[in-house]
Amino acid sequence: MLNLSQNGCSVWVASSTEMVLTPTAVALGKFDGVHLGHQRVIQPVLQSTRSAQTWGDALDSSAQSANPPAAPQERIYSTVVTFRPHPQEFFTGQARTWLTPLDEKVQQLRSLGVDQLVLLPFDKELTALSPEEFVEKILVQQLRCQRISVGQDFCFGKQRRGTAKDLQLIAAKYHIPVSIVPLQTSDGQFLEDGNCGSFESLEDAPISTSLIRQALETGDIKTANRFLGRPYILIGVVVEGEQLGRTIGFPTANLELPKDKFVPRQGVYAVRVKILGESADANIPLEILGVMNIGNRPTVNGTYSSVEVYLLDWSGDLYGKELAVQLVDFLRPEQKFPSLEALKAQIQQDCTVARQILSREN
Ligand SMILES: Cc1cc2nc3c(=O)[nH]c(=O)nc-3n(C[C@H](O)[C@H](O)[C@H](O)COP(=O)(O)O)c2cc1C
Ligand SMILES: Nc1ncnc2c1ncn2[C@@H]1O[C@H](COP(=O)(O)OP(=O)(O)O)[C@@H](O)[C@H]1O
Repeated sequence: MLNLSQNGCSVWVASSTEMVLTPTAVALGKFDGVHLGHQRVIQPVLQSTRSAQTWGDALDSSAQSANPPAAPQERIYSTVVTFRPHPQEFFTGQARTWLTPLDEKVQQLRSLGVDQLVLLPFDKELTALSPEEFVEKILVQQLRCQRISVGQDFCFGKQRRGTAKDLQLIAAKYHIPVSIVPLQTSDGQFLEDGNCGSFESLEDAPISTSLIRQALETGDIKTANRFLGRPYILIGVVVEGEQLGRTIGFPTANLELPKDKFVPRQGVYAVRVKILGESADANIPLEILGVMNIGNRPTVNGTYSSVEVYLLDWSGDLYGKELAVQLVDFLRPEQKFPSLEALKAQIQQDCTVARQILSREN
């Protein structure tokens, strides 16, 4: 899978090291969510057009020249290096969901200006590499790495033995400078000592993928969005449902999400919706306000969980279209109503509350 445009405005996705564009400036990590903390780790590698020689002041002149620097005019590709499958999936054998499945991650990286995403196959061979071998074989020989950036809690190599500091020491032997980016809280404080332990409040905790997942599991959308630095999004194609919605005056676009997408708490949400691929059409607003339900629809004895959106003040055909739904706030849990009339009255009420919230958030 790849999608690099010649003008550099897309992202090259390399699923093996043979496909990698080199030389590289590498941000290393799992980067699920591409949250504010991840963005800080990626930042130092974004000056991809600068040659390694302009980073000379960061290099240790006594180091061995085993990794020749890029030629002065050679382009250096800003590269995010991550692992597939997710290391946890590899060790547990359990399929895992992602805040940002691959396509969404590529979109997020593109919006940051990253040139390339490398998916290192996380397998027996990779997990057997010592920290020193990982640096030499993968970063130096295969990626021709000129610069590295990692978060303070980064661990690598066999049994996760290598720390960020170890990486710095090993990489110095090859003249590769390593930025170690301190963990960051959502209000922009840095945790210099790498303390990942217990915190009195979410404000004091470092931003992490697992905290964002926890927030989404409890319907705390505000916290999730603050940590992400943008709204959490569900992107899916509109498929047919039971065709009941239209009979109660609330037709709902049923979304088919990527199988590995992390789905937040069941219930009703205030959302903003984009119909993808249609922004050039002057008749279609860029952003439509809406209400979304995630759940089994107990009132109509639903047997599977669905994600469905009602667009406020809108009508038209959405089947087959791709929607991006931004979560703004959680309104209430899903309930079993005694009748369709009662459900209809409640959805009406949900629309009123959503309008109030969404107009405040403007
Ligand atoms: C804003 C909103 C809130 C909803 N809340 C509930 C609910 O609390 N309980 C429930 O059983 N179904 C709820 N639903 C789902 C409806 O049951 C569903 O939209 C209806 O059955 C139509 O389904 P269809 O799209 O398959 O035709 C809600 C739908 C929307 C749009
Ligand atoms: N305001 C709206 N919000 C969502 N979908 C709408 C709206 N107006 C029309 N539609 C269309 O109606 C369809 C949903 O109607 P519905 O009766 O709920 O059928 P289904 O069960 O197939 O989703 C949507 O997929 C879309 O094509």
